[in-house]
Amino acid sequence: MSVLGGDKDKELRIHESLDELGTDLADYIAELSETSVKERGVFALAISGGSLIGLMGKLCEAPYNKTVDWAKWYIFWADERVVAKNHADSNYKLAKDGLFSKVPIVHSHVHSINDSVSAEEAANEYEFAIRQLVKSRVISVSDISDCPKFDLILLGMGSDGHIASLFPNHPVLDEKNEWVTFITDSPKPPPERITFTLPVINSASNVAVVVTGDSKADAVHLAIDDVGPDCPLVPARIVQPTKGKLVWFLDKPAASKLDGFQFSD
Ligand SMILES: O=C1O[C@H](COP(=O)(O)O)[C@@H](O)[C@H](O)[C@H]1O
Repeated sequence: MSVLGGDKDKELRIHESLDELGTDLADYIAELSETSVKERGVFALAISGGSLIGLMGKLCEAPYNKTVDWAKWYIFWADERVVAKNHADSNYKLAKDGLFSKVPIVHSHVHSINDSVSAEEAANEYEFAIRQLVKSRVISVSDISDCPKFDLILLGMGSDGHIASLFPNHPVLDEKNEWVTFITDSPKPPPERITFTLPVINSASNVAVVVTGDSKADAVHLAIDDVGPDCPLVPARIVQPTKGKLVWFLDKPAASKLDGFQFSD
């Protein structure tokens, strides 16, 4: 693994292979879980869907399946498609089948959306549920805004630079008041989704963006490099935790268009 352009608040971890990335990602999540459980007694984790879930797969294997304090985990979705929980497009189903059915997470700690109401209602209900858990301190609160402070938010990124369900040029990128909002016009199907807003993402203690494959290399370049105002502003570029730490997990194909990145064979 090489670490490129690291600074106090942002780190780029570029991996030789998906296997190496998977191990590093599992180590990273397990370490943050341990720290959080030590400090707060719980670990409040928000995840996304897509390729991220497969890349987290090592968490279900030794040693993590035995060493992680699963009973202290509380799971949320940074974005969800408004479809039935057993639908192939459901981010909940993806994570349940790929991860959470394989480790002893407490069922009542898994906070999925209500899939039997409209996208707007689902977003409102999800925000209300998060507010209750902020009140009971399962989720911390930011000390500079009223936003929830998740211990970790894990994001993937699309080849258009979208993160969660925040797509390029969409008006919800400017949402400042809501914690969770909704869209009904996602350019990537399915159209109806709920999503954390940028203030919530940027209030987390830790945010990791996990991106692999050469189809995302242009978006990685636009999100990370000093590209200037004439280039399109991709949503992933606006992921800048105010007080938290940001880590990008990349494989070499995804990192291949970063300025200054040289393959070191
Ligand atoms: O639609 C979505 O896409 C992104 C990226 O997915 P990937 O399969 O290209 O990694 C994902 O992070 C998001 O949660 C999901 O709803």
